[in-house]
Amino acid sequence: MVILNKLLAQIFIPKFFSTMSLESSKRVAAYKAVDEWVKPNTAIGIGSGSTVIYAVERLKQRVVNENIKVFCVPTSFQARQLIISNGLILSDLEAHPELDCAIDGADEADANLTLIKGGGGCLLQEKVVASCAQSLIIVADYTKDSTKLGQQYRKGIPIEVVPMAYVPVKRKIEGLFGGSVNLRMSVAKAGPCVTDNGNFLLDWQFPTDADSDWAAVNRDILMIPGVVESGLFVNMVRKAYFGLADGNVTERC
Ligand SMILES: O=C(CO)[C@H](O)[C@H](O)COP(=O)(O)O
Repeated sequence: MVILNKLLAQIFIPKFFSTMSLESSKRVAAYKAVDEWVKPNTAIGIGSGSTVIYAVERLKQRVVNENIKVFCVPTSFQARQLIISNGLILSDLEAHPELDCAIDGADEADANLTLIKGGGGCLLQEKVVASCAQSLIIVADYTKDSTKLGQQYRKGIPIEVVPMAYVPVKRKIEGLFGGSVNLRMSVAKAGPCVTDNGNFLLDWQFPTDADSDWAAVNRDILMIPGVVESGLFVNMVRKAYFGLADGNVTERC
């Protein structure tokens, strides 16, 4: 019994602390970004994912403590719910087509701050909102900070497609660039994952030896009929904050 307890402790205690430090690294990055970039009486984009939850937490604290007004434009159903449940002002691109900044997460960033986004399936609205922002600010934990894409994030580059085109798009991407393309399946429902926009998602596992010109790859992918948007964000980021396990934050621009 004692041996079993020790064994269980050896397995679960390190896992518990690494999960805690990952969460706290997300929080420090998000808090710093919100403190440095959100100005009173502006409209901002609210990204999607688990790190953005901490950004919204900090935003709410600032709105209450400083009694400021910030109009929040969501990038997904999740972001919309976050804004509403935190009592923030919900807006949209009709009312606010120009945003001061957008604060969003990322699945991976390379040395040039080219991003893979869309791990949570929200890339289309994220890219539209980011394109309307003067500054796209990325908040992430240290596991997203890479030199090359694919170094740490192994699920591939998400690509949103019109449902009827998913097979031809898959074949064209594999033919043009190599690697393999998979239709993303739902976890809690039988069948494919359907985006907030009613589309399907492909995940392209690109050849890792490729020294890629991601701007060109992104342009070529977007030219394929049926592709709605890609999860490659090239030359869009103003600044990225990567939280570290020790509570510090690495900043890159
Ligand atoms: O692109 C995204 C959702 O489509 C997210 O920003 C990305 O997946 C990062 O999420 P997290 O903060 O949970 O790591």
